[in-house]
Amino acid sequence: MSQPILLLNCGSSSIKYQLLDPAQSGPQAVGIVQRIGQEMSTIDHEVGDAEYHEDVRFADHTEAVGAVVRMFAEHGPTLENVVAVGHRTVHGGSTFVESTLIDDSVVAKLDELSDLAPLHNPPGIAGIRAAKAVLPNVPHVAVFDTAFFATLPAEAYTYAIDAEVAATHGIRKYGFHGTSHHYVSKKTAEYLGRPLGELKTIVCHLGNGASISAVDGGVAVETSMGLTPLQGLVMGTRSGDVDPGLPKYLSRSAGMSIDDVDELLNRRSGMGGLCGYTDMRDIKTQIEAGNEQAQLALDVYVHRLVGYIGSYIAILGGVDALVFTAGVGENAAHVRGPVIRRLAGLGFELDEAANLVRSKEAREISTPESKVRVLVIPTNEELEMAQETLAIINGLG
Ligand SMILES: Nc1ncnc2c1ncn2[C@@H]1O[C@H](COP(=O)(O)OP(=O)(O)O)[C@@H](O)[C@H]1O
Ligand SMILES: CC(=O)OP(=O)(O)O
Ligand SMILES: [Mg+2]
Repeated sequence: MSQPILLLNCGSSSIKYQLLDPAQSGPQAVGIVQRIGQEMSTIDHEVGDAEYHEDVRFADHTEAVGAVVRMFAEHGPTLENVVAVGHRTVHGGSTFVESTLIDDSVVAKLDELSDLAPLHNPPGIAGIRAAKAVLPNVPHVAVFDTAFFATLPAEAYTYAIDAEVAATHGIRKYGFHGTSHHYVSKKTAEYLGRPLGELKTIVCHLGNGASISAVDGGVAVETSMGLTPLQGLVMGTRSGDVDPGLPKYLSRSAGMSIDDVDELLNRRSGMGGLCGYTDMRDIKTQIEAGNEQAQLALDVYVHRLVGYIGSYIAILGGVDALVFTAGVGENAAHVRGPVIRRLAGLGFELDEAANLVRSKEAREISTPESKVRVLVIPTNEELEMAQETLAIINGLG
């Protein structure tokens, strides 16, 4: 009998979801709610070849989960047989280093961690509460973005600040998107037909949020996101790395409060701050129309990414595969292209035609002569979450 698991991936403004049985190939349903909290939201629900779309406003994640449940009721499949619900949970802090059965005390601890992931933990908690209300009699499991990075070596996760302050307040690099980095690094080994244990891989997870990881023999050794998901690469609305002196300078010169600075760096920076567009599709259109600010924004994005890749090659002592994943990484040839071309001095060679191919399959975009294999591997956080969820419920006895 089928044992479907419902997976909820609550992002800052979206919910991705799947109904799947890890023992069967392919999900029974997939869907996405987008633009939650904005003037108009959308929901897309797919069951086999049938696709259902609605434009409805969802004020918050609680309403959005309600709509997901309604889509299942109206278009199927039934949620009656669901054996568990897996929730993507962004910040586990030092409290949660592996997937965990959710009870009230877990929700309370996640709430305490909300300051560290203000765009992510509150929607995640709203998703958990709404899903528990609808499916109260099955186990709910939290799968953490931070878990894969619990293995970072101390020299990578330690910030060079007063050690006592750091210890008292749990200040260290945690890393995020770990479910994706973990899944994609395993898929890379499968794709190359080589043992994971002997591969050095750099994974670029480029979505609305973006992060890069260095994975040595399947173990994460470095990543670009830090104490919060603000550090590192240039993102849709987030700045990534800036001079740590910036908050004080803005406070003195612009009279900004600490909350103003936080809002600036998390929501009004990145590609949106640089050129007014956060979506790489729009940025491409703007560049083609001659928008110089959009071109500069892309140049900054690429420059930062190239710098991280070079750094991670040094940290790993070489690299076998560079892998692109998530919305931008899987789809934006105009981002991958300039990145790989700039790495020519390190022996990377782009197959220009392969880079332009659009596909949902794992593929190679480097030439046979390239010293490093460059791959595009679609992520599947929900499948990885389902396996984690299954492991926890099997352990419940
Ligand atoms: N066809 C495409 N071409 C270029 N960029 C794309 C395309 N499709 C999606 N994207 C990019 O992917 C981003 C979303 O990626 P995704 O991994 O879904 O992010 P998140 O999970 O953070 O919401 C969008 O902001 C958009 O910039
Ligand atoms: C952690 C994070 O940045 O997630 P997302 O890319 O979904 O915003
Ligand atoms: Mg994502």
